[in-house]
Amino acid sequence: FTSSGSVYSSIHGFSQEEIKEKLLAFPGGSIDLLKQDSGIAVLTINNPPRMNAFSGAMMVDLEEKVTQLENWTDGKGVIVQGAAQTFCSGSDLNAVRAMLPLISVALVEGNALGGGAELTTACDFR
Ligand SMILES: CC[C@H](C(=O)O)C(=O)SCCNC(=O)CCNC(=O)[C@H](O)C(C)(C)COP(=O)(O)OP(=O)(O)OC[C@H]1O[C@@H](n2cnc3c(N)ncnc32)[C@H](O)[C@@H]1OP(=O)(O)O
Repeated sequence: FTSSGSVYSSIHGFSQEEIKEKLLAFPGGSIDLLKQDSGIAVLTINNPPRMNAFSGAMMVDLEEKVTQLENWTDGKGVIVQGAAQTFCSGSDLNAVRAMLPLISVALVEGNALGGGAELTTACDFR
């Protein structure tokens, strides 16, 4: 359930545009990008009514903002923050219920370090 829609595109054969269309069916919130003269940008996850959960539209927005950052030649760093004193409550559960093709669970016993830790976060539940 990523912004690039890789799960859907690789398994279900959807194009990027089809993924985008599906994600945009779940509106709400925004990803706000402020690029400062200092070269430091602030990316704000903004959906306070849902504790800054990621709607489908916000996933599309995030991909666009990340692309903007990648092309920002004066950029040195980015701070990621949540609006309204909370960071992020994950994916919007309404969108997850409607779109998740397969639920993945990381059953972690013992250490999960570096790429291992990243793998756990790529799963839906840990
Ligand atoms: C499939 C995995 C996926 C991924 O990895 O991509 C996920 O992320 S799944 C989502 C995982 N996140 C959660 O399960 C968090 C669920 N939310 C909570 O546990 C609580 O809401 C919490 C702890 C964030 C805040 O609790 P608090 O008591 O302070 O507030 P409320 O519970 O009353 O929440 C206010 C309001 O926000 C809505 N809300 C919160 N989180 C989500 C969410 N992830 N998706 C959709 N909506 C969310 C909550 O329903 C309340 O709405 P209201 O209309 O006022 O009832």
